[in-house]
Amino acid sequence: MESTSPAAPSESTAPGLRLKVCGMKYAANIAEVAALKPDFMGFIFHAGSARYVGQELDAALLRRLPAGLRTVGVFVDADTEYVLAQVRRYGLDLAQLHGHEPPAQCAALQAAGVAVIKAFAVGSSFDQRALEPYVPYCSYFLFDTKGPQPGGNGTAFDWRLLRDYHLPVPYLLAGGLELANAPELLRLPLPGLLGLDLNSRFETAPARKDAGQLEQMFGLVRRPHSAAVSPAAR
Ligand SMILES: O=C(O)c1ccccc1N[C@@H]1O[C@H](COP(=O)(O)O)[C@@H](O)[C@H]1O
Repeated sequence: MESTSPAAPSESTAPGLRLKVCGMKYAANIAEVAALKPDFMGFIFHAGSARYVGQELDAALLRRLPAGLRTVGVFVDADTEYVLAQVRRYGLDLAQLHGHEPPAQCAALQAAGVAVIKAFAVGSSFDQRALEPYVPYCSYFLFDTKGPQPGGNGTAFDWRLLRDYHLPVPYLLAGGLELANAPELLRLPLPGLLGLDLNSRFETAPARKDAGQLEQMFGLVRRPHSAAVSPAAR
């Protein structure tokens, strides 16, 4: 588990946007993607997802991943006890709450020593005042596209809705991110943007990531000029 105090934008040790690869499951694929050195790797603990880890996730492998790679359990309206049990079993660094979890659940997890990423579904508008009660209890926010599934819909929202973001919690951007829309995204000044969450658009099948495509995306995001994308965040 990592520190649960809200992450200050200045905590970054490397320039550029952080990268999270989500929806991992299979050992060989985990090793292949870990070799690309993402900042976060996510695992879906929601039984309704095509990426649900089920019984196949290797807890010993997760514990052997490099210390700089932070593991994230993704939950949808799960009980706090269930989240804590998975954090302990797999040695997860953070819990991503991707449903309608209230601030009190984020507070309970934080009090138990678990750093929280609270995800919010964005539709055609964005009201950041609704997020204020979560601020004290979350290390990061995550903005994903509203869709039929709680996550992993593979569709992007209008990122310009985040242009006036001013809360003190840095956020990960998610939802249909892919090689084709990355150049447009990287040109936008988005205050508070910590990094990008890559998922279904980088798959050959559910929970099987295409390391070649991810490598291209990492190259785009991590090349020197992209460090200027959102100076306020980092
Ligand atoms: O990926 C899933 O199946 C999933 C299921 C339930 C909750 C969250 C899930 N994934 C998260 O969805 C976003 C966006 O993914 P995509 O790029 O649109 O496929 C991402 O944050 C994943 O962590």
